[in-house]
Amino acid sequence: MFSNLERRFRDVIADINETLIGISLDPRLMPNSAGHLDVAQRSVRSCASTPSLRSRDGTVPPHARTDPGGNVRVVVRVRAFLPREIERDAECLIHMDPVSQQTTLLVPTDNDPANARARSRKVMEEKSFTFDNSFWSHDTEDEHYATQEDVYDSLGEEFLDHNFEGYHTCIFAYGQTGSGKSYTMMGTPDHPGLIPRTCEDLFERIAAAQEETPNISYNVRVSYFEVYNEHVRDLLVPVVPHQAPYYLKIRESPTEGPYVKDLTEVPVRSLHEILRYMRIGDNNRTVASTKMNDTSSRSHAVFTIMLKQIHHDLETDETTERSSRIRLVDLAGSERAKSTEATGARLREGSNINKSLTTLGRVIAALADPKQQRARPGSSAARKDTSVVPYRDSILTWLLKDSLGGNSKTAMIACIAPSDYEETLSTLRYADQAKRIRTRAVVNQVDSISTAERDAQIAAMADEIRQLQLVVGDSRRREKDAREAEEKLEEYQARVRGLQQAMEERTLVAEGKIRSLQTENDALRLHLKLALESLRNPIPAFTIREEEEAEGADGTDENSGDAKKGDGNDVDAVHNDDDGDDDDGYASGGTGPEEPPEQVGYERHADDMHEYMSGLLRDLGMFRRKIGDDKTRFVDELSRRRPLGERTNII
Ligand SMILES: Nc1ncnc2c1ncn2[C@@H]1O[C@H](COP(=O)(O)OP(=O)(O)OP(=O)(O)O)[C@@H](O)[C@H]1O
Repeated sequence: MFSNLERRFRDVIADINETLIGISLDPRLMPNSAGHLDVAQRSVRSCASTPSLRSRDGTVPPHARTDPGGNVRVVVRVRAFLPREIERDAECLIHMDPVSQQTTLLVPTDNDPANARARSRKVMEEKSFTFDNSFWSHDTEDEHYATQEDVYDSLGEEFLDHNFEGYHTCIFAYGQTGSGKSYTMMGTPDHPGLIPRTCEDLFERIAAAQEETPNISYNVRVSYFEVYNEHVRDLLVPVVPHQAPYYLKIRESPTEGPYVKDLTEVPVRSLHEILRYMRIGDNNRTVASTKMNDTSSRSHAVFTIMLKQIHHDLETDETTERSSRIRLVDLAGSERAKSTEATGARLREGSNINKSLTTLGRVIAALADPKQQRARPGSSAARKDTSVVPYRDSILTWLLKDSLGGNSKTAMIACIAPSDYEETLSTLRYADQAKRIRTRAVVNQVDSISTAERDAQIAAMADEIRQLQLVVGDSRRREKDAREAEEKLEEYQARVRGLQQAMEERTLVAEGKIRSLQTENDALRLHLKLALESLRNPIPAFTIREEEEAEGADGTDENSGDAKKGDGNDVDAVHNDDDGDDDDGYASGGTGPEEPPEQVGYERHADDMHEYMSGLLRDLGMFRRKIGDDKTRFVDELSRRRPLGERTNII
């Protein structure tokens, strides 16, 4: 939620920026720049549809054609022989008529190995196709030779006119590998192609328009991406060596159609800047050497220029915004694995390239279908028919959906090699089918607004900014509070864990103590039991006397009877001892001559036992108290550690 707010916040700021640019161009609001405009200047209306400079000069080149309505414009260009073709003495199979713009594919007459496959498979025949333009770039010596400039003048310039009118445009180069697509689109430093020429013309027109009137401002942004192995890669993001490339996702907007999410769009203010970004992208593009082309493009590259024109009309106090998109696509070339002798990564690239080009072919075929043409946008027929156009079957066609069958003026440059019958025929058939596609380009213009409305918009936006700032501030505060509370909670939890651990340790110690006291108690009980046993059944103490008795003395039964009697009262005797009465003579320990020696021995023994037992009882009492105390303390402690509701009053 927080990031959404920030994004909205940034969008509003961007909107305000643009509005402020508009204000700065408003001569009434910026008197320094416009305060001294004369009436003639003030009456100049929008030059957003400024036609190309060349057209105004009246120097329209012979290749230029009138706008063929809503159809995709299709041109063909044949390149010169390459050194390897000259080496094998290849034959040129292309003939172009500069008047009718017809291209004819001738049947090969020689034994050129490049056409061996075609010869073995089918009957070859001459084929002719008519296109909007047929560019003869095979022989520089020929008077009809089409230079890079000629191609731009007859196609690029007109498409740039459409952009200034507010239409989206798309020009894509199609053809087999090594047929001249990159040369036509990008060119070389000495022979710049369609893309650098479009950029140059764009900034020339902007400069001319701004000289003409200060009421108009331009905003130009560019993006450059490639579709490689069915992945989209941003070419304006530097490639990090030894790191997996970062691929972008495709999303679809209800108004703009499919687009690349998070694609870098850089604002550019001059030709120098735009060419710098173009070079950065070119250097990042995936290119490899194959048998058919030393610098073969292994990806489809899409260079996009976004042009926004903001014009303020002094007479009507209205502001007009026109946005257009110029899409320039250099497709990877179709290739036969056998011809390129590709293996490994190159082979995989080749099969992906062929897959997307096959899908492009199916899309073109579906769009060229007359049923498709009859379906009007929004009608049930349209809904039914558009569902069969397989745009989504490849990333390339998905991204070009709008350019191929939507809101765009589109041109296809079919590039052909001069000596490859089969591949050239396939390209020419593609191109022929593409001619039948109709697009529905519309001017992308935002409704005019007056200064008062714009002021109201600014006030509303400022208000929204204030509210968003409050919300953002509030969210930040709440986030901080939540973080602090979380930290406190963690601290408490750590403390509780410590206390629990200490309690467990103490419990263990207390349990050990109880166990040892119980053992001691048991031992004492046993001791006491034994002592009592020995009192009840005393072991005869004097063996000599017994021997004497055995020799004949009588009355021993009496003594032993006394002893037995005493035995029955031993506990009482012990208790009587406790009262400290010494009169019974036992405690005195006296050894008067009147007492018989066995009596004296017995009394002494009883005294010792009495004393011993007293000691035991004292110890026992003391241990009992101690156990009682420990138990009370332990129970109290346990009770204290429990929550109040759970405490018990066990004593
Ligand atoms: N009209 C032309 N005039 C002179 N040379 C050309 C022309 N067209 C192409 N070439 C040369 O042909 C070779 C192959 O051209 P390019 O790289 O443009 O082919 P491609 O169709 O883009 O190939 P791939 O699909 O493999 O990328 C290059 O050396 C290029 O300079």
